[in-house]
Amino acid sequence: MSTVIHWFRHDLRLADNPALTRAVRAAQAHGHTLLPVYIWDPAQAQPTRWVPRRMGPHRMAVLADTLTALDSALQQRGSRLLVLHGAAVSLLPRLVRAVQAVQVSAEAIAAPEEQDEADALARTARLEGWRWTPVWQSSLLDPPDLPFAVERTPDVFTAFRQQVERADVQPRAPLPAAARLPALPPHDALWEPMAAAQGHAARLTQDGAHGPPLLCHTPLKRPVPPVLMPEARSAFPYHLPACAPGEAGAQDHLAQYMSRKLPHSYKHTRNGLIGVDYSSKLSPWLASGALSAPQIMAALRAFEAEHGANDGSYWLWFELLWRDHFRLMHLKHGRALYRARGLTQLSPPPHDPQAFQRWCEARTGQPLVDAGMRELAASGFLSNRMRQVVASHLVHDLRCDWRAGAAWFESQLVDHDVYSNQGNWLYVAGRGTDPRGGRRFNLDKQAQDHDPQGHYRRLWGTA
Ligand SMILES: Cc1cc2nc3c(=O)[nH]c(=O)nc-3n(C[C@H](O)[C@H](O)[C@H](O)COP(=O)(O)OP(=O)(O)OC[C@H]3O[C@@H](n4cnc5c(N)ncnc54)[C@H](O)[C@@H]3O)c2cc1C
Repeated sequence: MSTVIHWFRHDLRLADNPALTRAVRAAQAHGHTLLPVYIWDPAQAQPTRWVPRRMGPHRMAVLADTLTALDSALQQRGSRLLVLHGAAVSLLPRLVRAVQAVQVSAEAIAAPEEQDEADALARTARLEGWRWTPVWQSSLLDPPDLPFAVERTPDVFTAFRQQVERADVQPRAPLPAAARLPALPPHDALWEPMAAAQGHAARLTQDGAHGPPLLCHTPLKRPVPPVLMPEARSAFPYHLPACAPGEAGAQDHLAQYMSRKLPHSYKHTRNGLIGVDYSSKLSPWLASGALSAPQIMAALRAFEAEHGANDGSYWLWFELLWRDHFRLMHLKHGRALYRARGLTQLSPPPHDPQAFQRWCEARTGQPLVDAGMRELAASGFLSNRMRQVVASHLVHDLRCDWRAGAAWFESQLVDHDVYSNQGNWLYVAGRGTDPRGGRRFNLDKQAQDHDPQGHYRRLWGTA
């Protein structure tokens, strides 16, 4: 008997997961076992050129909880999640050999590091004779359905949106989760070779609760207080059941957002700064992949059919198109988006390490900016408006490298998404595709427009 492996990346869900569905069908068609795997790369906990730790404590906590939720969902369908620690490019081929896998499926990710991993795995697969099947699945719209080839995607968002809307492109219908998953490979086939190969025997523990063979993992440990005191002021309190990470939490949140008819007021509240309801707060689940964009649109269309469409419900679609546009820009421009100059011919950005440090530590002396940076550090979340304000201040007022800001957001944001983060930073810095060439926000005007009574600054103790 052979095995099909599904490598979970940023697609930590069972429903509407085309790559997983493909793996399940392949296993079922040939009577193979199915091994669901997540690989935690310890490099995520290491310093980079810009930040002391690539994945900060809030992201770690949400990831750990999401993996635990995924494992529970797999158990309900007769499977488990194997969590391994190491580099995917070396671990996956070892795993393939250990369980004699014939195929590895995974989500395709069009960012340089993830693409490098995929390319290395594709080469190994060719050499060793197994199938590597990446599937593009993180966008709302499927690229083949667009009225242009991906490499001809309009660089300007408005042109992109207009062409999509003129052609009436709609998302595919979400796929259901399989009721039952193929069995895991025999325990013996996996246990000994992996423990030996990885040198992490202690991390693979047997759990007999649901009958053998069961495999699991030490899921990532949540960082402990005092780093992570629950933050009551948070606009995304992921420590509360209402914002529980994982697929079930995502569905609950989406259902309550629709049943409270919040899409109708979205356009008027989306620039708010305080509270859970000013915007949809769907991004953390989208980022982990606990929720897919087609699932959101299916819920939104059902909502509109029942309660009527208005400019608020339209605007949610509009924002999800922004998310798609940044994905398509990655498919079109690739690594050029990661150059210091981005897509422009501008000279490299200036950088002031001390100013960057003060910005990270909420010590710029600007009450609005410092309030935002405190919120980010305390909660791992920040409204879109405040992201724009603090990003503009870093790049245009403090004259720091936009890549440093993007790296800080990457380490902090519980909804970090490589495409949206990179795309928005390039946009603010004027090094992407924005025809206006950069967005500089006037802090006094922003405070007047969005925090006229100073509630937000007082909430975070800077006024
Ligand atoms: C400098 C900067 C960095 C950012 N980094 C990220 C990031 O790492 N991950 C991330 O998901 N978003 C990022 N954004 C975009 C945006 O701020 C968040 O998507 C939004 O605040 C998430 O909250 P929400 O789900 O309540 O959004 P809502 O306002 O309810 O919007 C609904 C959904 O539309 C999408 N969306 C909304 N605005 C944008 C946008 N400007 N760009 C792309 N997609 C958008 C998101 O998927 C969001 O969940 C960034 C914005 C800026 C200015």
